[in-house]
Amino acid sequence: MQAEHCQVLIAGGGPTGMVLAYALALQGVEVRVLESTPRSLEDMRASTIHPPTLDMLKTLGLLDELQEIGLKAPVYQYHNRQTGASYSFDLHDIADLTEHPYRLQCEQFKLVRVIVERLKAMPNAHVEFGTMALHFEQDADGVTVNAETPMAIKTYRTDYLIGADGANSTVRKWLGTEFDGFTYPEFFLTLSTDYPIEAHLPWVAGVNYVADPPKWCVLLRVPELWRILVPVSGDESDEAVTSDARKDEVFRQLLGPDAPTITTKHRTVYRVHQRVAKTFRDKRVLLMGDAAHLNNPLGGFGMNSGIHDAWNLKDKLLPILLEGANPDPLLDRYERQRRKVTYDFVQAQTIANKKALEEGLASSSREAHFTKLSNDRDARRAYLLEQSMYASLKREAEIP
Ligand SMILES: O=C(O)CCc1cccc(O)c1
Repeated sequence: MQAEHCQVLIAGGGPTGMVLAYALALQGVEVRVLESTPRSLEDMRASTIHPPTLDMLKTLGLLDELQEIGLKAPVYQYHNRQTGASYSFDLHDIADLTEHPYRLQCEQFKLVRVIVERLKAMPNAHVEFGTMALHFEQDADGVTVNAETPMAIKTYRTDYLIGADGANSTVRKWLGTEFDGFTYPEFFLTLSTDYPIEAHLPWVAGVNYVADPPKWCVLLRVPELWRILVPVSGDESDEAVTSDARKDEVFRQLLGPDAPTITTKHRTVYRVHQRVAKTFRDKRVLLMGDAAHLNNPLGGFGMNSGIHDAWNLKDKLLPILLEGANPDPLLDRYERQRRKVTYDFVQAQTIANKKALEEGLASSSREAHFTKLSNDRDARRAYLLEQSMYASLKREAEIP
């Protein structure tokens, strides 16, 4: 039987893979997405869409629908639980530089579902759930991909294979590229609740980084829920970390010793890595998103940087596929640009964000830094451009 052919086959149907699929499909490219899970799962992963990513989603015609289901969060703040000091940053301070001076809080599975519905209506796009890319072989003319479904092994033929298959990427493993970096010894616990936490915390904003040395937490509003992130010891069992006793301890840390008993909707514990693949490209096979790089979630850069990979890659693939442009210079530039930005910006910034919370705002240099940002408009705007990820895209465009 002849293998089914498409121009671009994307292994992995998370937000990164889906954004690339939709961006290419809108231009008439034949795309196929293989996603191993049986449907898009309602999980507690990334939930922040930064302003430049909103610009991209607007170009794709997705923004109005997302704004209906997401929550606008223009303000984020750093709060010191020990002194009560808060430092607020409002994205309206860069409103002259962006159409979207806010983070849109919208869980990644909702973005994925919106795109899947659009792709289903397009004759040149196919999304296959319950199908996992297992192995590939490339030659001068294309890539042959073998995938596993619950019933069979299927074979596909494609001009380009994109590994957007997450942290444990099978595509990356077959490429044999190193995944350099490190894994933090502690685990991260996330809880979510529909309890009105804001009633207890008069200082709270939509996004809150709370330092309480040696502890810290992040408190984030998403539609109908608060999400709380805390570090936990990597030596404890998952059962201990997700127990009621630990949950009550987290809320006591946040709300004080008289905290009521709060019920949670989700409890998830996960390992956190800072890693970057040594190469993002091997001829006709390219990596993006978590398959190419991992970082801690502080600042909400993971999903956004994956979507920025997708945006960059679609700009390289379209002239190749539609106009017959020479692939090598374009695809090598994708790797150069996105790897450099990943190291210099996403890795550096997320490592710094975690350190800042661990050290606490009470550290004199941190306090002085936030005071300067509060009083100096230019410094504050530069900081907001970094944290909103516009600075990383500006840097990317400068890389030849
Ligand atoms: O910094 C951010 O925007 C996200 C931090 C966060 C908060 C709650 C849960 C989670 O997984 C990450």
